Amino acid sequence: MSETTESNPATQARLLAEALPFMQRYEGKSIVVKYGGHAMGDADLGTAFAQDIALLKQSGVNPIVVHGGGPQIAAMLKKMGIESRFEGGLRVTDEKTVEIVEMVLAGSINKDIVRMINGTGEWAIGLCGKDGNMVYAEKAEKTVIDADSNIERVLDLGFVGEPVEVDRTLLDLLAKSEMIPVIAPVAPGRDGHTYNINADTFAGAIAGALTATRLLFLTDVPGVLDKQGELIDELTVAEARALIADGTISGGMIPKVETCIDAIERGVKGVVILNGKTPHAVLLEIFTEHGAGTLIIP
Ligand SMILES: Nc1ncnc2c1ncn2[C@@H]1O[C@H](COP(=O)(O)OP(=O)(O)O)[C@@H](O)[C@H]1O
Ligand SMILES: CC(=O)N[C@@H](CCC(=O)OP(=O)(O)O)C(=O)O
Repeated sequence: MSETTESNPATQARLLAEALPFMQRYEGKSIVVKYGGHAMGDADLGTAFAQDIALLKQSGVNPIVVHGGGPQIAAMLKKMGIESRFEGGLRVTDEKTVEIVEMVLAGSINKDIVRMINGTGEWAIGLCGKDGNMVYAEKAEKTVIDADSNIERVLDLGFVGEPVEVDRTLLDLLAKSEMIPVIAPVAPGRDGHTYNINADTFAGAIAGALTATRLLFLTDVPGVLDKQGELIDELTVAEARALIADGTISGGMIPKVETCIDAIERGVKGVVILNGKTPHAVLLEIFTEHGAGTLIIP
């Protein structure tokens, strides 16, 4: 918001009047916001994100933040001299790597987001899947088709997990309180190991367990783009599947859209992919008529 807007009571009143019906629509509803590592920009962008989450809470919405931190993990692994590689969009995670992943995700990034939200005057609490028995994971079982031989290959990704049990007890308690949960995508297995979970997958599992009204994915593109590079405002599950099949959706957007489809099939009312690099992207999406990214609906 510019200084002129902030200091102009008439503009403020108009903006509030426009936002009011949306505030009423989402009152008491859960909105899961996945804050990707690429969407975390400079301090101003972080402050704008924290203000948006705080405003959701103040409007009677139940916001739940699930964050990533892929680039930040990569930087720390590099500093420690640990090599890192991806297979099928997931970080191959050995014993040393999972230690760093937990330190970066559930440690520094998580607490930084908590600090930013607390800085608005609201109350945030930093968690991971381990807290309150929230999420249990199992070792991820992934296969890929080898492009040259066309033979299916099983990937051993080490301590990469899939969320298999989500217990909403703690989140239900927090929803009734002043606290905004900020969750890192790390979870224990029943086997006693700690697992690294892709943050999109983790957010989808949380949104599914809460049958959230909205699941927002903040990334570094405006949303799903068509073959001409134009933003697609709205997609049904069937249309999204067709775009994956014809190659319009590729790379990191494939697991993201697949998570969207999975979340919708588990009862999430609508999923939005939007650009987290736009200041106040969350408010623009939730509290304006046209939204800001691609809405995926059943
Ligand atoms: N049709 C598409 N529309 C938008 N982005 C796409 C599309 N196909 C592939 N992509 C790629 O997907 C990327 C987003 O996925 P990813 O990098 O995994 O996001 P994040 O790190 O935020 O989770 C975009 O930066 C873009 O390069
Ligand atoms: C298994 C796996 O790949 N885990 C991810 C977890 C973080 C993440 O997903 O962060 P972004 O949302 O910023 O990409 C990783 O290690 O990078």
